[in-house]
Amino acid sequence: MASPLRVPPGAPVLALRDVTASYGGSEVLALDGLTLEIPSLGHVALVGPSGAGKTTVLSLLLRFIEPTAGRLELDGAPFAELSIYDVRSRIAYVEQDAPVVPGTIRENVLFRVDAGASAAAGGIANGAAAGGAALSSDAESGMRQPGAPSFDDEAWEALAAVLLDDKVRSLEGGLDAEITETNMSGGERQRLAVARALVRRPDVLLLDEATAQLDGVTEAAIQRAIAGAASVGAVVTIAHRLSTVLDADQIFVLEAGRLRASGTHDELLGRDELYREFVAALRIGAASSAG
Ligand SMILES: Nc1ncnc2c1ncn2[C@@H]1O[C@H](COP(=O)(O)OP(=O)(O)OP(=O)(O)O)[C@@H](O)[C@H]1O
Repeated sequence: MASPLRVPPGAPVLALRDVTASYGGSEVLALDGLTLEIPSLGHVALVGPSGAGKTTVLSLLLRFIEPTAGRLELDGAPFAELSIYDVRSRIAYVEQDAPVVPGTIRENVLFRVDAGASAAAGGIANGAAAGGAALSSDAESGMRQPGAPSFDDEAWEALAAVLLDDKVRSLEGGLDAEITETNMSGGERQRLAVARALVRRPDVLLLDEATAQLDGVTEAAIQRAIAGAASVGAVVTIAHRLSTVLDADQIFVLEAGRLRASGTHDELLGRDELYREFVAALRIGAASSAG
């Protein structure tokens, strides 16, 4: 198995180079010659109208689908030279409808999707990605260095990062509490999914932000988690919230499968009409949900 090349700081951890993609042999291109680089540190937000290709970018990065032309790279190495495991072991993915796995809090935080099983299930396209039934346990398979924190310590740390530790302590059994229909709200389930991603300490965190209205604590917790992960690695969000867009170090505006514009919020406000319209719509959404 090829191991990813190590590259100098500042080089992109992931890159799409002139990538074209379509689904099921369709002539309609989901991506049409897209080139973009994900820096190894910081927060990149993907924005653009419905159908612009944002989800397709994540599907390609996770190798749920393969490009029809062009190439993807991890640390400068073409995906074609890497195994699916090489790529996915570096990435954690939080999908939009945060799934929970039947079982305990501990299982939900420490278990992760088996990469091969997820690929076989078809990934994002059929909703089987991070919530798929085939799970493996870091706690069962991992080897710990002497003196390293225990798996439970890591679970508590990740729960604290998403402001769920007090909630879990309040449940009978704590980490051993079974998740039921009634003891976790939608926002708490979303935070649990983020905790599951954080506990892996991924080099790259991909997060498809929920479009549904989130409670204030959940929004703040996810914002904090993104900032924390972006300070030690790469974070790529499909941003649906103004706060997420404003926090991004770099924003890529996609339109019809192409890169329309990129830059910081201020730069794009100054030079891209579609971006201005997008931000205006988010502001209206934020104002109406606050009122
Ligand atoms: N599973 C699929 N089968 C067929 N076509 C698809 C599939 N998924 C996406 N597409 C098409 O690919 C193009 C890009 O879709 P994609 O989901 O990447 O856009 P998006 O920017 O994420 O949109 P949204 O904001 O609505 O999620 C669209 O034309 C879409 O119809």
